[in-house]
Amino acid sequence: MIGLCTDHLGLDLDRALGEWEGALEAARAGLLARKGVPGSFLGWMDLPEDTETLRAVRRYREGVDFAEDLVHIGIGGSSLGALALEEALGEGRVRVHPVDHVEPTPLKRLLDRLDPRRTLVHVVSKSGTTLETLSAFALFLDWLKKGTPDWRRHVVVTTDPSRGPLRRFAQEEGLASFSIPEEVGGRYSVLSPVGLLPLAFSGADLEALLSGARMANEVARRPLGENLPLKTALLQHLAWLEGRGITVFMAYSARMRHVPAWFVQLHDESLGKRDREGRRVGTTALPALGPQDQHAQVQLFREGPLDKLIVLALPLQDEPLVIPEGPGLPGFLPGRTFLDVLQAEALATEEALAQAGQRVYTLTLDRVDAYHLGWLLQHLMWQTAFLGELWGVNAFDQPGVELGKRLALERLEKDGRFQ
Ligand SMILES: O=P(O)(O)OC[C@H]1O[C@](O)(CO)[C@@H](O)[C@@H]1O
Repeated sequence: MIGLCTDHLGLDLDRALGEWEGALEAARAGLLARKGVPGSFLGWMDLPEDTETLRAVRRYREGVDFAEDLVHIGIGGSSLGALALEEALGEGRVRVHPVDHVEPTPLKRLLDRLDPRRTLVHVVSKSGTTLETLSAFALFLDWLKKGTPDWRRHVVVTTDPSRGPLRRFAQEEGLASFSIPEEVGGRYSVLSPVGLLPLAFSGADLEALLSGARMANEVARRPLGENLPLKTALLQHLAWLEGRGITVFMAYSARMRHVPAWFVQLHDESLGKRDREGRRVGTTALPALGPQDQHAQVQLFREGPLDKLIVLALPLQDEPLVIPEGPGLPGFLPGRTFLDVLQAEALATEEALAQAGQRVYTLTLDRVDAYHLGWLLQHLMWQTAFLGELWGVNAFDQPGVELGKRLALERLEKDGRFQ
């Protein structure tokens, strides 16, 4: 299960829940009342139930026998979740290479390393118009066409069900394709084929992933006292009211190393915007990794500004890997497990940060596996959606990114080079 530990929070959560009950219930009711209303972008709630798409992804995977490498081209919501899950759950049956950039040298190096006859290119874009994605796709398409006569079998497209240039291209060329449902926005799409397809190739347990997410859906509908996302949304909300403008997501798991980056997009792009009265709202999500950031960011977290809510994500079980005798190791360490060390460090960090005056709580996962990651990611989507209601913003649009996109295109139309 996923648990919440507030031992060092420094405030009485039960009491706070009592005080905020009305606002939290209104947030949930307001959100759920829009379910099914076109344009409300709540389709992510239904993705864990979509077993038909799961079957289609599996069928497709079984039909592709040549793939030793999969290039996943996409950016933002079309990449971060897939990458986070692949890092945590992928078994490496097919090697997955994320391409979420337009930097020439790594693009060239990747092309030089791969064999087009053994490569599947998965291009992902909800809009089908994203500059970085389409540029990289053009490059890989050209490479496939030169390197393999049946290039069409080597491309799979995931995009809007009916609109956009990528959908048109897939139809015109008769390419294999999957849909990101119309009512699912990019950063809420990880449990659609955006994340499922690469994981099917690398060999993760997709059924367990969706089953964990279904548990998150169930918990989100429970009464307040048992409702994890309403509780964590409240903790985020209270920190914001206290003037804590930064919310750190610190995963104590190397396998979960890319989950904080996925959370950053989810939180920042959903919640950093103008509210209905035109006020600027939002907190800044900051990614962190334990224990590595104990040797980097924790100094700042302890002695820098008291402007943070710090959330640790900690696995409770793992392989019983024991520390052997070794040169220079203190006598109490050999015989303890690596998990002992990881947990001792996380709990010590939690306590040290609380003593410094930061707000801190821990999300515990029984294990880092498909079930718990499905639950965690879907939980964080619920938390974000509830916060959107509490802060009076639309958590499902991103008007603030449009100007930069337009200016980049205008520059490219003229020249584009830095002068
Ligand atoms: O899936 P698309 O349409 O290529 O968009 C990629 C990303 O770009 C944004 O639209 C803006 O950054 C994100 O919301 C989205 O995840």
